[in-house]
Amino acid sequence: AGKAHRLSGEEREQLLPTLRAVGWNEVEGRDAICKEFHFKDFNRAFGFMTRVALQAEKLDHHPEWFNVYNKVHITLSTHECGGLSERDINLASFIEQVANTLA
Ligand SMILES: C[C@H](O)[C@H](O)[C@H]1CNC2=NC(N)=NC(=O)C2=N1
Repeated sequence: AGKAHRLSGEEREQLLPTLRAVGWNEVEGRDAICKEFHFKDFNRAFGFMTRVALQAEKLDHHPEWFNVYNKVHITLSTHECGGLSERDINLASFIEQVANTLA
C-alpha cells in the first residue's frame, strides 16, 4: 500500500506534474490534492465511486469525497502522516484509470 511518509519536495516535483496535467489541484492550506469529476448521470457517478471504493478497501487507503448527482469531488491525503504520501499518488492514478473508462 506504499509507505505512509510525507512526500519530499523532490518526490513532489516528480509525481505531481502528471496529476496536475489531468486536473488535480493542491488544496489551499492543506497538504492534499483534489479534483472534481463530472459524469453523464448519477448512475455512472456512483458506479465510479463503487469501483474506487473497492480499490480503496484493497489499498486500505480512502478518499474524502462529496457526491451530488453526476459530480464527485475527491480530496486525497494520508491521515497517518498528515499530508500527501505515495498512497495518495497511487490512489489518484487508479482513480484516473477508472474515470477514463467511465467518462
Ligand atoms: C486502520 C486503517 O488501516 C487506517 O485508518 C487507514 C485507513 N484508510 C486511510 N485513508 C487515508 N486517506 N489515510 C490514512 O491514513 C488511512 N489509514
